[in-house]
Amino acid sequence: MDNPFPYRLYLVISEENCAGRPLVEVAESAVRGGVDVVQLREKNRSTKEFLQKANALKEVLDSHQVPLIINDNLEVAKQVGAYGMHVGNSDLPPSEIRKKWNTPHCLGYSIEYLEQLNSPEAEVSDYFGVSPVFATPTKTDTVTEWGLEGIAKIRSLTSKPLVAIGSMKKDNTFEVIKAGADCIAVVSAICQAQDPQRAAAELRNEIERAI
Ligand SMILES: Cc1ncc(COP(=O)(O)OP(=O)(O)O)c(N)n1
Ligand SMILES: Cc1ncsc1CCOP(=O)(O)O
Ligand SMILES: [Mg+2]
Repeated sequence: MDNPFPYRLYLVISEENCAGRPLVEVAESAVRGGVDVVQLREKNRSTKEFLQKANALKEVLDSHQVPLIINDNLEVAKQVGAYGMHVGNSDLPPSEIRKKWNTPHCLGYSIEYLEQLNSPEAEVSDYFGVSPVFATPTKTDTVTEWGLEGIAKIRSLTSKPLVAIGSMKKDNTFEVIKAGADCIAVVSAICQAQDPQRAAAELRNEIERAI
């Protein structure tokens, strides 16, 4: 796979974060605003429910040629024919996913400790989630709040694409990209916005201004 992660604005979405609106509508608005990759992250659903949502989301994303990444669940990723998966330290390791999912797929891996960068799991991953850059109520079971210094440190240790996640918003996007991130991943800044298309467009403008 040639450069499997050339993306800049990454929506991480679940129904429960969409303020009562249908997930697929929020995702499509966000794509119209400039999101170029989407991760479906359903933490409290059965595989069957997760798969139903993934199928509905994939249909819409396909019509915009936007790739779908599945959080944590290899079965769902395989069955929906996802572009890739994102996993962290408590999940099926990337090396196991590579063995169980044959054709090349894009794999993202969360970095919570610097030591992970030298691991076999990092070696087989296509991009790293710098997780979290700033503390966030959306995910509280985190280890290191990396901050701008953390992004710069990780940037100095790897050439793989870095995805900044955790309280990313319009006001901090410029400095986070300047610190060394390649891509911004957001939940609340788009899913909770009154106008997800506009919120995505504003984030995208900040990214373009910084690169
Ligand atoms: C782009 C991106 N980066 C980091 C994460 C966090 O993944 P993980 O550590 O596995 O935590 P959960 O999302 O599974 O709660 C992510 N999902 N996406
Ligand atoms: C899934 C995830 N992984 C690290 S922080 C986070 C949540 C980011 O949510 P928000 O953009 O609302 O801060
Ligand atoms: Mg996970």
